[in-house]
Amino acid sequence: MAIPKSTQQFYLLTAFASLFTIIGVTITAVTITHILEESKGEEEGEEENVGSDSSKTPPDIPTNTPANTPVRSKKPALSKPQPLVRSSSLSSSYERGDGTSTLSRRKSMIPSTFTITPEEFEAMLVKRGSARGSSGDLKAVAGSLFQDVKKVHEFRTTLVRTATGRALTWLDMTSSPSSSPTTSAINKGPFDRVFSSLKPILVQAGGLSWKKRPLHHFPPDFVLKPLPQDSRAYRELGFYERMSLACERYKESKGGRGKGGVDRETDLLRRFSAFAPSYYGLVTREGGGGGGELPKSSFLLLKDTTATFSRPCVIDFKMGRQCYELDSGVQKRQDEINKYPEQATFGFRVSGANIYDPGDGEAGDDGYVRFYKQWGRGMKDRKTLKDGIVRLFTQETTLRRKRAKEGQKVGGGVKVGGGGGTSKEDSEAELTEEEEKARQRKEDRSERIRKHGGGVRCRILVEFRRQLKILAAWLKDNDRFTFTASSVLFVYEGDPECPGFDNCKLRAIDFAHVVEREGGRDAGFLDGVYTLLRLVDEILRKQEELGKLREDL
Ligand SMILES: O=P(O)(O)O[C@@H]1[C@@H](OP(=O)(O)O)[C@H](OP(=O)(O)O)[C@H](O)[C@H](OP(=O)(O)O)[C@H]1OP(=O)(O)O
Ligand SMILES: Nc1ncnc2c1ncn2[C@@H]1O[C@H](COP(=O)(O)OP(=O)(O)O)[C@@H](O)[C@H]1O
Repeated sequence: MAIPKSTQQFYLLTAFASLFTIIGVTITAVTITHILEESKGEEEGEEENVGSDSSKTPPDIPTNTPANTPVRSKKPALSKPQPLVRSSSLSSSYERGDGTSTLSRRKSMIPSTFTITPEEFEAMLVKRGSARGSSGDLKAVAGSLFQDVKKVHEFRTTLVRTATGRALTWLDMTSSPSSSPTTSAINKGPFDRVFSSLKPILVQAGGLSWKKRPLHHFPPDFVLKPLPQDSRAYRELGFYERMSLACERYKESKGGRGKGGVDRETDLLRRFSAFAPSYYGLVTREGGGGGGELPKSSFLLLKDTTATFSRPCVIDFKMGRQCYELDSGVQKRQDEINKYPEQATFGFRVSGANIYDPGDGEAGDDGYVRFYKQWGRGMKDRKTLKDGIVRLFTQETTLRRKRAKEGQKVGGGVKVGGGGGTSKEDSEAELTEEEEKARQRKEDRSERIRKHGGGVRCRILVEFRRQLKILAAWLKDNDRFTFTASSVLFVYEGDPECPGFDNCKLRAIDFAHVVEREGGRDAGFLDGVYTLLRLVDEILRKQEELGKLREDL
């Protein structure tokens, strides 16, 4: 019997994979399914997802913006497995992964486009819509997926070596001597060293019970997002994989101008990927996946959206009029509705935020004021919601309190809130040289806040509005993908001393419930974006009336 051509190709690739593995078997502690090309904006000193990679970036995307997973199985899995369609898109652009990279070599060695089997996800996960089966089916689905995938395991191991090597190099470069990995950690193997030094990301705004399952910082500028062991993991992984594939296809078709161009789905995904954090693959710990399941400790490796900020202020808006899927059970629906019934009206809720505002009495030692999900759910009417958004884009408190403080201490300063201060001369007489320098720095800082948006951060709001409009345009065009409980993550610079004080970024995150349907327009998400746009407009108008908009702009 003749062996089909695709099978021949597959075996050939597998043979190559084995060869790579034999060459450098030093690390086998992890598997990674996909190291996507990394030669995107930020690596080149540009914006993540923006700039150098034209395959991924819509022309109008903003340019000036500048412990492990507890296993849970209660989520129903996707139903029966489908026959796999083997991808033939393994890239030949593998580069050596000996772990000796330096930052200067990063650019040249990073791009390793290895798409494992996006078609598997296409076939099995996404096209199945929101179909669900019993939890036993999860094993079956995962089993069929990973049995096949196991054949390219060696190839993946080689790629893992690249990723791990890079991570280690970065760790070594970024660790201070006191925080260097211990000898025992080193002996445990490189990936353990990486894992043992993982810390929760500094600023996590929202997220699925983030206390239970925090994202981790992965040096130097990545995050590892832990995946639950249920259909949400497959959905999110599948969606990221498909975006990657779409970008590759788009490139292969020479920006859509090649033979036949690209199909609509590819085009939509490729354009959407500009809003998502860059994705580099699935990282798992040793020992998982043997039985064909998604290994217990599995993480998505993503670009850290906050990485280029000094004091990132992060807001997580959970989008859509509903946070349950269409086929959810009665209880789940009710639970989700009860959390925030107003979401059906507004089309979004604030899922969480961390705002750098050290002058606020609520701020923690790190200067951040934390707004938890309960705070977001407390915004019951439009006015409260608008006030809430104003608060999230405000550093007024910093300014006011700072002035009040300085007014008290330094009689010549602006007095807010009164308080009998001593005269400036007296104060100065009491100040040591060091203290005087500190006072001067503080004054400069206040002045900078005043000049550059003390109070409501109007410039940031203007930019937020601009980026939302771009997202709205995509959502209007989208007739395939339905997002449930996805978020718009908005990050802006909170450090008034930072030269990039006006920088901000908008990203779409959390694709655990994305499904594809013909005509699957996502009105709920779009409605939420429109509500946000209207609120931002009103806030800016008000600022203009107060004469503050011009001052900031
Ligand atoms: O698993 P948990 O207990 O963290 O519950 C999740 C909720 O966290 P919370 O209870 O509010 O802390 C979580 O709530 P939030 O979105 O964080 O408000 C979600 O509802 C999540 O469901 P899904 O993945 O969006 O379908 C919820 O997951 P399921 O309960 O649906 O599995
Ligand atoms: N790529 C990223 N870079 C930086 N922070 C991120 C990134 N992705 C998520 N986060 C942070 O983690 C939080 C939760 O992310 P999310 O994907 O919604 O997780 P979950 O699926 O657990 O809800 C976000 O609110 C954000 O603060």
